[in-house]
Amino acid sequence: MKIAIGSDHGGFRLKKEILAFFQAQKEADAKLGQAEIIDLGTYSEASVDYPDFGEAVARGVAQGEYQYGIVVCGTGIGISIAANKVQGIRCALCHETFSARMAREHNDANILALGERVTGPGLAIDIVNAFFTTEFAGERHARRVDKLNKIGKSGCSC
Ligand SMILES: O=C(CO)[C@H](O)[C@H](O)COP(=O)(O)O
Repeated sequence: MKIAIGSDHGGFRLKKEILAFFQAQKEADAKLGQAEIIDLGTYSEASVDYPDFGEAVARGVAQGEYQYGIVVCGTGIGISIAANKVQGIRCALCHETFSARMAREHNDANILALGERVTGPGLAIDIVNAFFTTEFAGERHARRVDKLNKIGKSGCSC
């Protein structure tokens, strides 16, 4: 499983924590350690613009280069808005683990958004863990996700 991760300066430190979490999983030979994490930046705390990183992660996921993405900014709001503008992206901004599980189980979310200035690193890692260890439940949810995917594709779906 390939996971792209991107942040602006407001999410840079939390992105580093998440990268360290996946590295620790690898060293522990845990299941999540099998994930390949691709860091699309930003690579310093210098001020940058979150739409650039949200779009880069989202386009890679939408094109199938990566199966999932993680995006982080100060609040998680701007970068999730950017990601959700790309067709085929279902980016979920999560502040607790229940939403992270539901984002996968019910919404088949393919990108997780986090806010470094909102969510502390311990909880953020629990959220990442919940998101990436939950499978999509399908069935009635598949019908709804299909409808989500049709929105904006070729004019109005109503
Ligand atoms: O959260 C964000 C977008 O939703 C950004 O990280 C935030 O707006 C950056 O602010 P500043 O340039 O003042 O550090």
